Amino acid sequence: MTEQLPPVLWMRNVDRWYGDGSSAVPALTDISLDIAPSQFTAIMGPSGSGKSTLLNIAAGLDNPSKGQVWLAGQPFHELSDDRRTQLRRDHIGFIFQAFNLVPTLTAGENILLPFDLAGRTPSIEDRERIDYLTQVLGLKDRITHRPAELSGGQQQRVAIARALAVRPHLVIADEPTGNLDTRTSREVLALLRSAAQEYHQTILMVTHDPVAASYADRILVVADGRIAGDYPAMPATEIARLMVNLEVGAA
Ligand SMILES: Nc1ncnc2c1ncn2[C@@H]1O[C@H](COP(=O)(O)OP(=O)(O)OP(=O)(O)O)[C@@H](O)[C@H]1O
Repeated sequence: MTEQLPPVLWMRNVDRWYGDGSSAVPALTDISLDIAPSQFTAIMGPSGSGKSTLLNIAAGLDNPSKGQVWLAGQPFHELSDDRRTQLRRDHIGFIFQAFNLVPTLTAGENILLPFDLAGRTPSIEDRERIDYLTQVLGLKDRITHRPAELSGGQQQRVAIARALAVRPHLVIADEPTGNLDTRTSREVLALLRSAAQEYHQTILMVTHDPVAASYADRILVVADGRIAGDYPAMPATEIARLMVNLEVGAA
């Protein structure tokens, strides 16, 4: 019998609406979700369907209007801001479009920042992992540069190295390959997949790209703020067909 590990992320009957009364806009409606350890999940859906809202709530960056969100067995929805920040710091690595790199730090210092924040000195194994990541991500000769001296794609790669170096339980990625060329995109997606398979990290990734989603072992489709589909791994061509059908159905 396979052991059932408790979910890393657990959401129950989550609603999120903006505004009040008759002018309230529902962004998410009745979302219930279990994300298992080591699972690589892609979240897809049309523009405005609620993907970013879902990611922000999963990361404890936003509050549900109703319902429960548990991360690593802790009730995110009930915690103080300080406890949430600590929970995020201990468990989540972020790869967001806005990169959130510290402008005064070099690329190398930005990658080491999560260790500093956790008050942890990188071990030999951590150093080897950072070396490997900077090598694969083509950052070796950019390590002493500050973000302003890097291209958008290079900044994104620094953010990816930073999120993976400390090996957080959960990696939350919003269009992680959005600024990257095809070859680098494939490298990043392979890195995410190996983070799940070899390092047992859990990956939650929003993407519009069927090729990116084909690296995942679960595909969640969000439409009109609801989970409209929950699928196992699929080839990119099938995912593309699914998305076209969804958009045609909604038109
Ligand atoms: N701060 C806000 N105030 C009011 N409405 C908002 C706000 N943020 C999001 N919304 C609305 O919530 C819905 C979901 O938005 P969300 O950004 O989650 O969609 P998305 O699927 O990530 O879109 P995209 O793929 O275009 O990034 C949209 O109708 C959006 O207009």
